[in-house]
Amino acid sequence: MESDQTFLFHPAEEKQPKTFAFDHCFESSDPLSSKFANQEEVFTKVGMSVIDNAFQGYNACIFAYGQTGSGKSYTMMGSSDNPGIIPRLCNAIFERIQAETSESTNFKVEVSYMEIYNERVRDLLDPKKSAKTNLKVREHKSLGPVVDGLCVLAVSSFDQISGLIDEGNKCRTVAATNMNTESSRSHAVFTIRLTHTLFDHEKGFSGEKVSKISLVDLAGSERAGKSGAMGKRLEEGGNINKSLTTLGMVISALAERCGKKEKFVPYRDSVLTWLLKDNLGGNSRTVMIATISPAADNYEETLSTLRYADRAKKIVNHAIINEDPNAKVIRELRDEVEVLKSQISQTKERETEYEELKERLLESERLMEQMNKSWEDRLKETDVIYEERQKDLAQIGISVAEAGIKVEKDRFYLVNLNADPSLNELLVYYINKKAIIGSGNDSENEMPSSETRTSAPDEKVDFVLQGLGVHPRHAQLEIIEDFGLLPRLYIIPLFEGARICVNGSNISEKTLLKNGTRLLIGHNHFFRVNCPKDPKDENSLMLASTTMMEESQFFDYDKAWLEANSEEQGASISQAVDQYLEQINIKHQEEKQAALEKQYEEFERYIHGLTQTLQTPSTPMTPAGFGVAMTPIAGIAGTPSCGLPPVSFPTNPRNVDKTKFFKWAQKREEVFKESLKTLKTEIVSIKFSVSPNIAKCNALVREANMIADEIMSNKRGQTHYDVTLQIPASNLRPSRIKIGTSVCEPVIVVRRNGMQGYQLWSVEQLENKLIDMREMYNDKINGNNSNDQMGQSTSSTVISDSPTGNSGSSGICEDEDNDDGEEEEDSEGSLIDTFFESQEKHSLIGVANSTR
Ligand SMILES: Nc1ncnc2c1ncn2[C@@H]1O[C@H](COP(=O)(O)OP(=O)(O)OP(=O)(O)O)[C@@H](O)[C@H]1O
Repeated sequence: MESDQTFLFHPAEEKQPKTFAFDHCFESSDPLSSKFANQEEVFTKVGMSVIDNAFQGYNACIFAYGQTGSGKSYTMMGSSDNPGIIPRLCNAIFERIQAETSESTNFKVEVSYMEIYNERVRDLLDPKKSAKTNLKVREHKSLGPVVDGLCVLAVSSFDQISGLIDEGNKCRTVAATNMNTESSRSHAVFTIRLTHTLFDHEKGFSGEKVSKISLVDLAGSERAGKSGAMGKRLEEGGNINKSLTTLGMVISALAERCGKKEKFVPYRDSVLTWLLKDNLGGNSRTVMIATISPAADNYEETLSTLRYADRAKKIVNHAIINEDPNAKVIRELRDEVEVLKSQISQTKERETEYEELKERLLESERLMEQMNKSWEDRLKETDVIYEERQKDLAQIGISVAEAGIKVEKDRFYLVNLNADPSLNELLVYYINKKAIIGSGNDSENEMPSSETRTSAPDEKVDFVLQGLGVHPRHAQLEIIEDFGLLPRLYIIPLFEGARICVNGSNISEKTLLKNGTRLLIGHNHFFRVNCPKDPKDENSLMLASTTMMEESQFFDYDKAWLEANSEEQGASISQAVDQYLEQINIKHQEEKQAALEKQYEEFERYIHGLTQTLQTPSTPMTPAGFGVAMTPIAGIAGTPSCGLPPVSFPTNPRNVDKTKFFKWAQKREEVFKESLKTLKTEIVSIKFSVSPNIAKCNALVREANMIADEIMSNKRGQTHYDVTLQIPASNLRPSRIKIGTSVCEPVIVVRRNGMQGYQLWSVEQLENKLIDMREMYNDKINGNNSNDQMGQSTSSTVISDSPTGNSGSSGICEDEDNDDGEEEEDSEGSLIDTFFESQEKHSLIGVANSTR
């Protein structure tokens, strides 16, 4: 990298590097390099010009684009030691306000902070409200695109903003963990509205300049089109990354337009582009930061990011100074309110239209009220919201003090582990003597068993965790002080079967938690335990504690996740293999029986024939030797051992040597069993080489089953998911089983109550379905009416091949009870089943299992 050029070398081929020129190029991967650019340098070169523009009254935007893990959040938000553009920019704004405020000049700052995930907007400054209802984006006549009900808070100092950002990030972490959503798939939009008022005391008038600064940390760019399945999902109307895909299209359209007005720009195709309409090709000075990774295996992603940025460079914006917009907006809002009121009175009969107008009226009234409020009242409102949120966080057990290095290390606490480094170790849960962990959502079915109950059922839940697999009263943490010993922290399960993993192992009894222990509660809440050092015995503990801490630091979220999900992996694989082999065995037994019966029928016919011959002397005798070789019964494909040998029927039927025949069959039987055993050992042994894949598969299946159970419990359309292994049928012939030749891969077997047959899904297919399942589950726990989506099941056809390689037997999935599915309509009006694939869309893979 040079000051304004980036050279991309191919990792393997020796050819000319690709060169890209930009306004600035920063190298920040090697702190020892002379070219190393730190956070401050990036901010000075990028952020300061944005601030200058904002103070002149121009809108501005900085958005970070790049693949997951390339440093977008680090650049935009940074860490507490190394703050990124957002906190630095906020700080610089207040420094400048302080320097420029005078009798004739004053400034007001308002902020909002939202997250866009799966095309839904969540308000990070008032998350309680937005969790219940999806905030709608609406085109307002005078304000442009607005998010209905989004909190826009007045702030008067950097500390206040910093507190809001901190709380917002905590809320983002809580929501992402509760809902098991990946923050790398969401876009975070932080907006600052700076109003600059100038007073002319002599002439007695004032003027305003307003600037909106949007700071955007986009979702990881590679996700949009990486897998085919994802592409398919997008076609199906899925919108996990619709905003990012649309952003690409908007940038391309704007780059092509280059001054020509005709080109259609699809701003309104996604929430993100709609909200950033002004910043993209409109009234704004916009900076794109493309983050890239120097790793050789990221070459393709890096090239694509650089090309994307190169295209974005061509966009021409038209920034203008926004003078006196507030008075105009208030006037227009007032007019709008009047018009809406009169429209409402005329449309009372048409319910939907009426509801929509009412919503618009409420929002316009709210905006007008807000704009008319005094600045002091607005600031008080911010304090109230801030305190309320702190109370909310404290109520669910999260320390409101800052996380990270500032925590009180001499106390017992849990700290969250998150896949996203910017959300990692953000939530601190202090333990005072005793703490109950649970969802707190009491339900009749959730009474603990008497053996596991150690806390009174009405005792308050201290650490409230929501989401899959968390019981109302899940576990209890207790600090026990034995005389003369260090206080020790224990975890005690409060509900039989409640999932608690300590350092990756499921526990069902009281267990000691040491410093650095990894703890998993339910499906998705990962923590690391902190225990204080013994002040009396500093020296002896120093070593142990350091080792433990080193070990625990080594365990980031990914490792903790793998550790927890590997625990059941062996069992799960063995179980899948056992099930699978048992089915082969049953099939084999059935086929063997059928073959035996057929052979005996032949034999009986032969005897009968002989008897007839003896009774009718005129019939010619069988040729001498009586050694009639019957045509052997063809070996039944797939269960080769049941292919019976040709049996020479004896001349004297009374001397039939049954034993010989059975001895032979028995021997084949043993060979078959031995081969299956070998196969199983072999399959189970490969788990070590594919463990992350299998662990992921197990975790996905567990999550899918948990969601299906919770949403569809007691329904006939209940769907069940299993992991099995895909094994080519031909490999199952005993003669072909050789050590090291099996190729196994995990496959998902999907069965639905009341239907025959099953579906086989690839892991990607399940991942895509899970996005919708999570959405449905989250709607349910947030009290949104997902029942509206329940529809009629379509019947679907499933062709299930037998594991033995027989000509595929087909089973029709007959939906016996049409109202059990969880379905919604896709954009074309056909039904999509959240838990099952409809007939047209399911894809069957491989041959791995037989009907149950
Ligand atoms: N310039 C940098 N200097 C030091 N560390 C960095 C830098 N950029 C990124 N990192 C580190 O790399 C890791 C990944 O960065 P970050 O979370 O910012 O990526 P991201 O692009 O935002 O990923 P995602 O799309 O998942 O949100 C973090 O641990 C972060 O601290």
